[in-house]
Amino acid sequence: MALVEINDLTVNFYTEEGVVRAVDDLSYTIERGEKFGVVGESGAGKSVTAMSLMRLIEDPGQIESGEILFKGEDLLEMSEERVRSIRGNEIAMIFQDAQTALNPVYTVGEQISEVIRHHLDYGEQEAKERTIRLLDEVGIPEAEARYSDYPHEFSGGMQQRAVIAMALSCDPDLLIADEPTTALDVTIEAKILDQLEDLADEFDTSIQLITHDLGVIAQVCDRVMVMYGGRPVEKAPVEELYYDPKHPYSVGLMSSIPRIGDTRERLQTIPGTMPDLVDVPTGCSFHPRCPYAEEACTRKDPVLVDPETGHEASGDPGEHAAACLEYTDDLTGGLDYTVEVDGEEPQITPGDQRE
Ligand SMILES: Nc1ncnc2c1ncn2[C@@H]1O[C@H](COP(=O)(O)OP(=O)(O)OP(=O)(O)O)[C@@H](O)[C@H]1O
Repeated sequence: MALVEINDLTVNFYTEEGVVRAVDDLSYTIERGEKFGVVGESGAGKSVTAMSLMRLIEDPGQIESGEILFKGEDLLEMSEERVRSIRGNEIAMIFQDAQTALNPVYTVGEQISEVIRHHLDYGEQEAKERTIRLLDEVGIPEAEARYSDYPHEFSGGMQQRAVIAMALSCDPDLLIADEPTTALDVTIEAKILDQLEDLADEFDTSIQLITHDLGVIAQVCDRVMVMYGGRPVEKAPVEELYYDPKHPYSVGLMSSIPRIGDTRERLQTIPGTMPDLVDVPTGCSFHPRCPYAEEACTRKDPVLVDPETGHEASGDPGEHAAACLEYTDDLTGGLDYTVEVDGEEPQITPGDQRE
């Protein structure tokens, strides 16, 4: 049994402008111990997906339909009390902004100890010892002395490490990390991601890592789901997506990963913006921005298929699935891009830019 199995999840927000379909008939699984990445630009529905999984969608949002199975039990059917005991205990969450997770009036150590005492029923001394060990493990030097520091005495990177320690303190089965390192500089980001990965392995914790940066996913995750307009457009093992992306949107995201030694002044980004989810384009919702779009793309709604066979696929572990009409033989011109691997870094060149 998968740790998490989401089936046909649809989430709407009822706004003055109309009904925003933030998540549209979404399905995916996360296995035990797996590091699962969710990537897409702002507005793709990544955070709403995560909040649904914690059952934290609030007015004007509503989970319309679907199942969220956690260890086989549907979270959407559980009592509020049961969900509350799962949150923070079996499923923990960390956000981009460490400051919102840390209370400024208590010391960092006290806050983590309190979580441990509350969830694991530890005594005061035991909880303190576990906290110091955790602070040490997430890379906080002189953890014992720093136990009594207040959050403002920590740097941004240290605060985020403390938040990771707090999230892992109860040994959760699943850690949802929403842009956990976006606010940090790149060298600190890389170190913290490394530690997150090591700790997840050590604690045997699954991760759902949400980011707009495929480079971050490539560093940490085993498998990835690319989201666009509230839907998955590609699901694949990370290596396959990185070296052999199949959906034009994934190709666009790949081209906008910052590379060391990149001399371009600005990152190449995908022209255009995410559609207004009140009024999603017909056919493939990416077609207005897709360099390969044809007439069929304005009409036909692509489903996830195995790009090799064109047969419907879920993109569950071991499968590669992409939702593009190219793979159901509906395109005449095809997708024209090449991926070249230079060292470890794949470089993507659209057909019209090749020399
Ligand atoms: N409280 C809300 N009220 C109205 N619409 C909302 C609300 N929360 C989210 N949405 C809408 O849901 C859609 C998906 O948002 P979501 O935050 O999941 O995107 P995201 O991919 O996580 O982007 P970001 O990286 O900016 O967080 C967006 O169109 C957003 O406007």
